[in-house]
Amino acid sequence: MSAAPTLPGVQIADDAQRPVRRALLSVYDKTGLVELATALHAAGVELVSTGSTASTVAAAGVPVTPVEELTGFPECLEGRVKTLHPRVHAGILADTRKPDHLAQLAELDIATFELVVVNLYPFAATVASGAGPDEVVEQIDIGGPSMVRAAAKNHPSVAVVVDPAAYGEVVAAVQGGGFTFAARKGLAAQAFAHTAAYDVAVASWFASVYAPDGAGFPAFAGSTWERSDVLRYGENPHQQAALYTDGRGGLASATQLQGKAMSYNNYVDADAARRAAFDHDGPAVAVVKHNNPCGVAVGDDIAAAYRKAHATDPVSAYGGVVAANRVVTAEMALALKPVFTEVVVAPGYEPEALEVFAAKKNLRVLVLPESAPADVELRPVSGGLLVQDVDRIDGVVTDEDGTVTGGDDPQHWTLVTGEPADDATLADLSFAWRAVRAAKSNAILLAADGAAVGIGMGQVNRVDSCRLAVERANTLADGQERARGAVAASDAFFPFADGLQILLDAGVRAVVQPGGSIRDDEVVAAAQAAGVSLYLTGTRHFAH
Ligand SMILES: NC(=O)c1ncn([C@@H]2O[C@H](COP(=O)(O)O)[C@@H](O)[C@H]2O)c1NC=O
Repeated sequence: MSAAPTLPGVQIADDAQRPVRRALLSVYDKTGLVELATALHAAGVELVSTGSTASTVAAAGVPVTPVEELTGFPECLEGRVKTLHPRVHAGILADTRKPDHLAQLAELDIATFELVVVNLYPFAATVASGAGPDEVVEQIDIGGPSMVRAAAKNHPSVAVVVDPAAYGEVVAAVQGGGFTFAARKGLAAQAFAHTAAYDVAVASWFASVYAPDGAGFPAFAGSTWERSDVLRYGENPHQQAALYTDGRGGLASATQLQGKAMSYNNYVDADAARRAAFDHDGPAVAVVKHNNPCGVAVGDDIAAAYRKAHATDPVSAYGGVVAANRVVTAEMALALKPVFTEVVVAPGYEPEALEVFAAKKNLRVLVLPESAPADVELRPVSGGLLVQDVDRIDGVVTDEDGTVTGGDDPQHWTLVTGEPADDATLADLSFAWRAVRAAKSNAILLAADGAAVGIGMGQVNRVDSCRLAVERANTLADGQERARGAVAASDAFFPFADGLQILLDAGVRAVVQPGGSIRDDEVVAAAQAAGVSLYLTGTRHFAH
């Protein structure tokens, strides 16, 4: 191994090592600190440290120079100024390839650092704890990011470490003659990602919580993403793809227990299935193909829900993605076993269910982490991003006076024609209303006994969605006319009576829809003529 060159313009070989003689340690999170300091000292590294980092190291019997001794200046302003001093920063920032930098250091009697280990004040955790603004602001680290950025910039001469999980590798590198240039570049990349994410969290909090401008959406919104997987390919085999996570849980952070690697399309469908299943309070299962439900049902238990969801459209369920909103039982696993299924996602699995799935080696089995539901959803458009509140299924519509005029709960619906539905019919209407929004608009969903029996989705007019829902209900069930006696939900109003008429002609007995068309009178008249109960919700659930 060659030593790092010291002449300007000289390329550094990726495997060039730089021995560590002096290290600066300044960490909020003291995890692994004593072990690290002990090992560095044993390897002959001189240690310099800030306040409580130094006292923790010294208390373990490891020699350490307090940073005040280096700067000749006391830590002050309750720790707001500790390391913000030229004796610290010149020691980090000197490019040791440059003779004039080295000459200046000698003149100023400043020694270099070859290793900087810093982790920052816990800003995000302080926000999450519900602390008040003064406490949150106090937890904005100033000196730490300055050192991290300085060391990362000067990676040709310095290694920077921001993650206690890396201490083992640090010790190994130091004992082995120092970090290679390739390792220092990698550490610098991690360090800049770390400070960037930190600043995004600070800037987002300021824009959305601390100094909002009254527009309802913050002037700045930031998220940072870490690659968690490189996928075999994207939506099609000629597209490359990867998975990134934002650290907030959800499907992207699910744990895969078995099966082939998740594909891009598996993730898209699994997320649609997850949302569809979790829209219901009772045990519910959704089967998704190509981002649309081909089965959705509730049941007394999760196995019953699965059997009913599969029966919605057993043809389309082949190769589907299944989501359950309860722990998957052995009974559900046995019901699913004969069906070719790509993915199962659920909050958990009985051990016996996993034993059943173990025989299906290719089946991907994912456990969803517990995570807070998102408030907003993002959709990229060319050159920008659309941001909206998440469409919740427990909405209430009010007029200007605050009077409730509609919503997702049947108690807020308006019966505009027909007999009030009995409890069982109302439960089916409520189920259909919750289920229909999982299908891409224009969506019509026919339901009976807590299960979808025919779904028409993704059509560019509502009439075709009605036709499709009826056709699927009647052709996929061994000749039974499942549309007859079913209830129907429409994700948005019927603009004309024609679509509704198709449902009425097929024998649907109750319908729920938002209402609000200028031709509502014609729509209501059609339901009235058929003697069908028609409920209006006043709210709509498009999914584009
Ligand atoms: N102000 C400074 O000069 C300064 N220098 C380092 N820190 C931070 O102080 C913490 C370590 O302090 P201590 O060793 O006293 O526990 C680290 O999280 C480090 O990022 C500073 N604190 C905040 O800005």
